[in-house]
Amino acid sequence: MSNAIYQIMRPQNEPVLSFLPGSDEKKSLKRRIAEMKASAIEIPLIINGKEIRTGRTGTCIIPHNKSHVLATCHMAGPRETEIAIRAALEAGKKWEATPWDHRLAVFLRAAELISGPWRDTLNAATMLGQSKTVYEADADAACELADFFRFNSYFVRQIMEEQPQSVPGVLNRMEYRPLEGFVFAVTPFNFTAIGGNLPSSPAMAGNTVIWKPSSTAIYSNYYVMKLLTEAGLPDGVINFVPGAGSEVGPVVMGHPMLAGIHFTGSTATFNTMWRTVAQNLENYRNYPRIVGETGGKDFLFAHVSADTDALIHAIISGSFSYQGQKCSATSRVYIPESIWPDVKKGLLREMADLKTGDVEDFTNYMGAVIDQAAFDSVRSYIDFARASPEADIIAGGGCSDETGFFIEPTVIVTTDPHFKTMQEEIFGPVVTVYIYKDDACEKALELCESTSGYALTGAIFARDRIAIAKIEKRLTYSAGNLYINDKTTGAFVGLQPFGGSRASGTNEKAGSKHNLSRWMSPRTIKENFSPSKNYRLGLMQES
Ligand SMILES: NC(=O)c1ccc[n+]([C@@H]2O[C@H](COP(=O)([O-])OP(=O)(O)OC[C@H]3O[C@@H](n4cnc5c(N)ncnc54)[C@H](O)[C@@H]3O)[C@@H](O)[C@H]2O)c1
Ligand SMILES: N[C@@H](CCC=O)C(=O)O
Repeated sequence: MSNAIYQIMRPQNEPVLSFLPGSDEKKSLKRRIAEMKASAIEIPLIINGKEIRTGRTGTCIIPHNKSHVLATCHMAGPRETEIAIRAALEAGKKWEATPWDHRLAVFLRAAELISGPWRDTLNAATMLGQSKTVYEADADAACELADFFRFNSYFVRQIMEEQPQSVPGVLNRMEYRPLEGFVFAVTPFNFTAIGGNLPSSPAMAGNTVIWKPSSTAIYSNYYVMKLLTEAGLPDGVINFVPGAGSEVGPVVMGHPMLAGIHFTGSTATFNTMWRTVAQNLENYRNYPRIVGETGGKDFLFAHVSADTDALIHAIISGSFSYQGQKCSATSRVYIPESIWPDVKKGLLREMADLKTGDVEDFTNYMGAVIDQAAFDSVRSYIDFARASPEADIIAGGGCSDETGFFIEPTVIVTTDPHFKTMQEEIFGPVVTVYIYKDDACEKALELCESTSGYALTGAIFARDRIAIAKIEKRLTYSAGNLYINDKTTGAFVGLQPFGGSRASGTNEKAGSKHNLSRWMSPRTIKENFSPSKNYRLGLMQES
């Protein structure tokens, strides 16, 4: 067996395909969508590589065509969760002993399968099950997921290389052990790539995982699980355990061998989980590592020197792509009075062309929101604004859940900088604008900095360099990802490491070394080649 020091080259980001009319990729994807729609599937739990059917089932539907059932999915209860934990702990023994290059090879192969034969399946599943347009689906389920697998492999290799200094007569080494126990990966509905990343990054570091996907993303997430199996992931390394958080969560978080939580989702859910861990603290063998990326109330701050055309584009794409269901979605906008008339005119002009509907029509810019609960929640914010004397809905506002959960892209203008829709995460295609007096930029910055408890993404639009520098400084703690003259969404793995602080999470930056290092428990080993035989050596001599 060779003991060479293996390299993994820094990867390139997977390019998004164009899906132009008549292109091969468009024809092939359309065929796969038709096939997948034609036959509903049954989704089991996958524990230790075995399919388990509990008989307690839910359904996966198409959000933009809600009567269409894509799948029946089996749901785990406490019993299956316990079985999954045992399987993860047992599989951990072999996985930990597997050389890191072989572990990473599984995920590097998975990335190749995504770029190739699995691309259509993951894209079709994401379009149908999560109502993503083709561009959003390919950027997520194909490109970002492949990027996570490739970049994380590269980062694990980089970490392995970080070794302490040795001195003459002493060899110092750092061994990167996985955590002692298992990791709980809890994933959100809105990104297939996040579904794949949260269980796989701890697994790359040698951990075994219980993966609880979101109930509204089980369809695409199941295919990610199947992909990993095809890529050669050994049984029990990642255990696919769909189920209600209230059924699965307490069993997992009550287990003494819980070693870490890798979470992405709402702030409220994360807080509940953190509290549960705190209550169980005395029971754990180790302090569980808790990594959570949560909600956002992402801002766009325009200076009077902003390029208004770029600003209009950024508001539309930041607020409405994927129906505003991105943690990074632009949700509150601060605009100086003198440029607002131009911005308003441009917004209304461009939004007149935005089409919402079935994502199988590639000319639609938006699909439906994820489910009835999301629809009801977003509509309640629009109704609140409609009834308020402090707000004016200048575009959109229409909602229909007749065939699917459709909400028009909506722009609210408010006179109250603390208006409810300026403060709370809505997670739908709704953006609120507050117009400030040109000579009150300082005051507006203070509002931007302090209005929301979140600090995930933000954008500054300005051409005046002095102003850019000043605003960037003033908003130091307002966003973990800050954009200058760009939209608040669409971070690339390896290029703009992603995550926020305050109520937006623990900011370990998904798809970065910082995140990977959380799934490792380093052991420092010092070996002395000529151990001392005289303990008195260190004593001072009496004069
Ligand atoms: N910061 C980021 O990187 C990022 C990325 C994507 C989404 N998000 C956030 O995620 C949210 C949207 O996703 P969502 O609606 O799926 O979030 P959610 O909080 O409703 O659900 C997230 C996951 O937690 C599970 N869950 C719920 N209660 C649980 C419990 N008690 N124990 C264990 N698991 C439990 C859910 O079943 C789901 O799998 C938004 O707030 C968004 O901002 C953040
Ligand atoms: N990383 C994504 C957002 C993920 C949250 O939903 C972006 O940068 O838009």
